Amino acid sequence: MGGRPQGVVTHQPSQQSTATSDDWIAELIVSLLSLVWWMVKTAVQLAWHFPLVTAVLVAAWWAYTSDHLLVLGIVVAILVVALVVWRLAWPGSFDRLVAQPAWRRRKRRAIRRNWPGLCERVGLALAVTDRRSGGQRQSWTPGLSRLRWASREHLVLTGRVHVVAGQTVDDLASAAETLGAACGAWSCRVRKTGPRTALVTWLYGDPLAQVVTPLPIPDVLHAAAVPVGLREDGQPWLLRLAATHVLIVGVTGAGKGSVVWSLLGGIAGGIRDGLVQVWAVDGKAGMELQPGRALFTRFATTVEDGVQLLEDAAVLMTERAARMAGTSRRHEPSTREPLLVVLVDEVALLTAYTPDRKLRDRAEKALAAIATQGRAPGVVLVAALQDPRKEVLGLRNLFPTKVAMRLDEKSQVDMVLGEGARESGALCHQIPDTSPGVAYVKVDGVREPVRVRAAYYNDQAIGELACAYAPSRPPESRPVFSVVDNDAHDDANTCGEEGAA
Ligand SMILES: Nc1ncnc2c1ncn2[C@@H]1O[C@H](COP(=O)(O)OP(=O)(O)OP(=O)(O)O)[C@@H](O)[C@H]1O
Repeated sequence: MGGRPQGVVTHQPSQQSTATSDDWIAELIVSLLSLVWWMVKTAVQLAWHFPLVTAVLVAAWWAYTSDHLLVLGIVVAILVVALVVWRLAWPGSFDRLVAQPAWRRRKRRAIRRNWPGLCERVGLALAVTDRRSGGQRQSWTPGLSRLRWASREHLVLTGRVHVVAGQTVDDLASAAETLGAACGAWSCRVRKTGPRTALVTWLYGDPLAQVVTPLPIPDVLHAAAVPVGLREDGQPWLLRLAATHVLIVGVTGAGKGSVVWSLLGGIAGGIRDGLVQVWAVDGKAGMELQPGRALFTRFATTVEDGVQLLEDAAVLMTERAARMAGTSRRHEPSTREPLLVVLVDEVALLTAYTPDRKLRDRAEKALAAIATQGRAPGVVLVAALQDPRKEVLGLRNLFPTKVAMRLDEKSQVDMVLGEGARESGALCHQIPDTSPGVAYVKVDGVREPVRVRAAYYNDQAIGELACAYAPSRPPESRPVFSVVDNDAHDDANTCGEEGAA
């Protein structure tokens, strides 16, 4: 078994003494040595676990034996006064340097020490009858190791848990909420790392409670891990853009725009260097995406133009796939064959809300073609949507990466992220409207949804991004397939002049 046996109910049978009356002295010596060994071991353990108390006791002993009790009293008094003054005059630094480290240490030690009992209380103990030891009932609990603060700043504690034989990581996951509450955390997550192991994360603070400022823009394109915001464990939220499609769903005001701008910020270096082209469709007459127009190689602001843009992207995709056939199965972005990001804001305007049925059919056909065949030739769809119902976007299951922001109803969570997502902790319907930009991300092939918050680009930040990262290559050196929108270049040039001014 992987864990440790706890709480043996019956007593161990007493050892039959084989000693004769002749060797009782030897037995006494052995017992005395064991006692000394136990005392030394306990003293070392106590000193290790309670260094401050040990230091005070040693100092008191030294003062008592060397007749320096008064000196010790004065030193202690000075220390206490200094701490009180520090606490009152500079509470911030006292909290950061004294109170919080002490609290973290206590919390970690308490969980480690009480782990078997905690497991018993939250139903993670497994009672087993051991036939070899005469039918004793033994209680086994999962093993806990590598318990450490993953982020001191955001109060994120992680530990590796090894479930016992007879349990699964799912058993652990279903006890996550109770385990979190039992440990005093406001949230607890379980991520499977092996057949019987999981990484358990306790959150004692919420790094997503604050607005996330735009992250540093990578100079070099890394489409497999685009920095978009922050995860709830305090780590950067890196979104894969290569060989995937991304669907962003949320009610109005949920902050879909911040995911889009953060994504554009994360690939801005690639856009500037000509390794990425963004073809954008904003069916709301350009109201949402207009401020970033200089970043887009093509920009459609009407449904008709949007549908045309999607069809052109589908043609490009087919041509590129034909060129790649037999030579390469994975697209590598280059200036001749850039990664093409087809960005559609409010995709339902093209698929469901358009009264013209022919346009609707054309849009759906082009979207379906890109969604099913675009990944390998480097044509990536990023679509934002308010209403996740199937009649609005029947293709939603073709997006391997889903970002679900605030939703109206709990039934919509599984609709967007896939079956079981709500049970796994994706509570999109509970995201408060005071936390725009917060979302749960589910990537196909990864079981657990992750809670994240996109960085927030205000209008000024968007303007600066568009000016600084507009594609710099002159139109004549662009790849043959690009249909360059001259207006976009005029904007880029204007940005350049403004930037220089
Ligand atoms: N990541 C974020 N952090 C903080 N505030 C945000 C964030 N994202 C958005 N906001 C705030 O929420 C408001 C609404 O955001 P946004 O327009 O992006 O929502 P939306 O989901 O795109 O809505 P709609 O579908 O109506 O366009 C913004 O004006 C901004 O004030």
